[in-house]
Amino acid sequence: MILRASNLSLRFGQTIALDNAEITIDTGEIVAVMGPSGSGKSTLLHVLAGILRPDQGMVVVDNQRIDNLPDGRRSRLRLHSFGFVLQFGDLVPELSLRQNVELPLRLLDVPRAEARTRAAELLRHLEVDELADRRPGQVSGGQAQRAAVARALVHRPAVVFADEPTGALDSAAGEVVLDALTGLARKEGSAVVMVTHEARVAAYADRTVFLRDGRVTA
Ligand SMILES: Nc1ncnc2c1ncn2[C@@H]1O[C@H](COP(=O)(O)OP(=O)(O)OP(=O)(O)O)[C@@H](O)[C@H]1O
Repeated sequence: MILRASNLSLRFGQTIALDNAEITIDTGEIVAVMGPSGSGKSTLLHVLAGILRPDQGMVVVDNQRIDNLPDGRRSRLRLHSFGFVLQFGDLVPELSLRQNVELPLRLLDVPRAEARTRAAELLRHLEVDELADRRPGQVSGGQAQRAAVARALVHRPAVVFADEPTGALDSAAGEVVLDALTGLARKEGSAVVMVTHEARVAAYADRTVFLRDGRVTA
């Protein structure tokens, strides 16, 4: 088991976003999180990823409790152990696709030549190597999202968190991105926690959990 969260509760003012939510993720497992709008999906993802602190409950990643770590150590753990794919626009617009994919490795102090080789390998695997010197604004949404997948997995994170990773794409481009995300995660042994409201996206997962009013119902 790579991640275990129990008794998670979080309020925003009067709104109960999470209400005793629980989830466990096995090493390398791909899990879809579904539920109605406002059910707490994004909030759960942010708490599991150590971006938001829960009011109650705990999050354990790789046998280490992360919800009560000081901010600096949580940031470091996020950089080292997690990757992120958001709906769109989370690549750095001023950097080329190649530089975006190298970025996590450079932040982790991987030597430049090694970072370059590893980034090139993933860009080639995801068939965007010919676009590697373009900036995100100079490629299609689907191509940018494939580079985002490469960036999320380049440092072989324990868990990749994806929030509506195909929400901004048409269905054909979305399928290419989902094949890329789930295929590469399986190859690298990373777990994936993927928020979606589309059953078609959840079909790529090993398992689906449903949220309702901030509780995991199945
Ligand atoms: N920063 C915030 N401040 C106040 N309320 C918030 C905040 N973030 C989320 N909420 C509220 O918490 C609840 C859960 O929101 P969340 O974004 O997790 O739902 P969701 O299931 O991801 O929704 P959607 O499918 O529409 O993206 C909602 O009622 C939302 O309005």
